[in-house]
Amino acid sequence: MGLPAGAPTSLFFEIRSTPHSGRAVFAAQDIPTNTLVWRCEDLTLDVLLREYRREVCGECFDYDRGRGLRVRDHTVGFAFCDEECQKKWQERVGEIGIQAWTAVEKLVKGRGKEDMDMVDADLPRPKAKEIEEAWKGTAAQAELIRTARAGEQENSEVKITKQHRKAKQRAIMQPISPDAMSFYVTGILWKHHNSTLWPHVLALAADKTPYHSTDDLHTFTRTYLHLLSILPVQLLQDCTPETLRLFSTRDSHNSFGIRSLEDDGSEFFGYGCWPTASYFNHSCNPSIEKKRVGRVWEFRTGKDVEKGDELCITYLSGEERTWSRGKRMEILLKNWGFECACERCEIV
Ligand SMILES: C[S@@+](CC[C@H](N)C(=O)[O-])C[C@H]1O[C@@H](n2cnc3c(N)ncnc32)[C@H](O)[C@@H]1O
Repeated sequence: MGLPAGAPTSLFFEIRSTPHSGRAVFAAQDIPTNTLVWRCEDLTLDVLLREYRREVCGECFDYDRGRGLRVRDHTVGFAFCDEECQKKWQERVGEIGIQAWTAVEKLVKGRGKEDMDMVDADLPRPKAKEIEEAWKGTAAQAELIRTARAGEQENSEVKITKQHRKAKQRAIMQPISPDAMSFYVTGILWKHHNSTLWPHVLALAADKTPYHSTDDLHTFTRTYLHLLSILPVQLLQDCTPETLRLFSTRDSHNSFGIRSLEDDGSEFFGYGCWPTASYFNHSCNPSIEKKRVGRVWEFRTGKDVEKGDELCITYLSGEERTWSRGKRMEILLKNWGFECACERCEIV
């Protein structure tokens, strides 16, 4: 197998295909316990849930048991541990990013509380045809909004009419979802600043039906039209159904939760996708322990590993790890879409 774009490389392991669980990481040598085998800094898409924005640093995700952070930037809607984190964030997102987050914050603040964010209910997931139609349904309005945005630019020769302005206004008036907006904005900005690394995201395993429900799907299509109406025009070339749909198909089964570090991860702040971390399969008896240090994940052996062994992490939370095989299978299928083929589950 040729190595997928952006797959991790190390003397400790290699990436190979498996018969039942896609690509996986295998030890290329004997590795003693507690060895750091991988460190990944390649955060691409992430969501820091809006309800945690005052308590969790927008740069390093530091959290101090719910205490409000010292540095708050009301214009962009993020808080930081200190000026250094704020500066790092500003440098990373760039001037265009500051403009984008300012536009999002202005829209969200102007709307008061509209709790449109994702609900984890057991509803049927939209199938490919429904997804296709929902996105197709945005095309005519999107076209009008793009023209409206082009016409608004200084010295533009594009003629805009009432119809264009109305299409934009109608989009803005639709219910908003701040967390879906954040998800897309981090992805669009990441792609804008790292276009050569885009194949790394494309190479990830795709979930063709990533939306949790019909409402969830429509939240994302509405959010597309919101962003088309408010983002700086330089970002609109990456604000397309094609790109936004790819964010969801790649994020779905490849994201890690961003949780508090000190209390066994009981606070869930959001989630993010680190492509090089996405090659580790799950095992209910994992050999690798992962730990978040700021924006970085570290992967260490949790036991001695022999050359040729698969290096797996667990996708289960603390309590779930103690569940019976049947219950573990059920939750992995629901949240990750696979029937667990790990050695602990195979031996019944
Ligand atoms: C984060 S990706 C891991 C890398 C993936 N195997 C690949 O080829 O890119 C998660 C996906 O890998 C597969 N997978 C991971 N652990 C598995 C397991 N224990 N049994 C079966 N499939 C598994 C599932 O398809 C899951 O949705």
